Amino acid sequence: MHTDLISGAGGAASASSSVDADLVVSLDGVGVRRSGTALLHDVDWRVELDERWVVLGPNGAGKTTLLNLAGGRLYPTTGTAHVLGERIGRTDLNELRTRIGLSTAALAERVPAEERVSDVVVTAAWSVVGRWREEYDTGDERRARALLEQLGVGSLADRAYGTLSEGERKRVQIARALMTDPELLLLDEPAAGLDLGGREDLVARLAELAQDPDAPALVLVTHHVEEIPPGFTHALLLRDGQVVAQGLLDQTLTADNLSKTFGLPLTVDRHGARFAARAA
Ligand SMILES: Nc1ncnc2c1ncn2[C@@H]1O[C@H](COP(=O)(O)OP(=O)(O)OP(=O)(O)O)[C@@H](O)[C@H]1O
Repeated sequence: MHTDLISGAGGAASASSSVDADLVVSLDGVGVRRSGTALLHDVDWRVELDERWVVLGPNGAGKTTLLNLAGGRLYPTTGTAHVLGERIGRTDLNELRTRIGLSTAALAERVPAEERVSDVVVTAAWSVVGRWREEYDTGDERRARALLEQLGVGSLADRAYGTLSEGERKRVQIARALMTDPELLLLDEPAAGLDLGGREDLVARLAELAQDPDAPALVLVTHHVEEIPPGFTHALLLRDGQVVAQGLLDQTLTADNLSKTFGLPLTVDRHGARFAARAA
């Protein structure tokens, strides 16, 4: 979770490439190295507009690194990365980030405890955390409150963020990630720390989002197949920074692939549109 992130000011002037407009993320032979270690190695990955991806893998597999790359927060060390048609390293990342909704633990930790919940959401329009001197119009305020309602936490809009439970915070973070009406929504372990009811509620809300044809392309990182919402279409399995398998969810989420990914014999069961895994 502690990869050095790049600031938005870097990069040359915006230069759109000739990449297919339907390709939201396009990675070719991407590697990320830090302190002599490969966090990601030779990753090829394509995400299209109407796809909903789940990224699975054990602790330290490189999932957050992959999400930070797709979120324009990180440069590849090797290979090429295009996000929303822009090449990372050759575009204004501040501009690109306004088109991407990103929810990670690292971003959540930067929210001041005293921040009003509706401000946590509305400040996404400015890619900042912590309301400062910015002026927001009433349209922004209305949208922030509507998103909080949609996520089931509308009644908390005027509370201080620091007073919320973990489950409530997760929903606020997703509302924030949706604030700019992004073309790509990246969620890093949104169900971590939730109780069973909270998890099931979140899975149902993400399933709704996944089935909405107007929703952005979705990428959800998780450790648990039980957290995959119905409506998700594709899976990418990572281990030690390398792709073990990727493709259509049904074809990729096999006992064999999952066992290789987590390094122990596993069985996978399907119950309707949900999955469950356990040691074989
Ligand atoms: N700046 C850095 N320097 C060296 N190693 C790093 C750096 N940032 C991350 N790593 C390492 O890279 C590996 C991948 O980290 P990453 O956070 O992407 O994994 P992850 O799959 O999201 O893990 P988790 O499920 O535990 O959150 C980890 O072993 C981590 O310790």
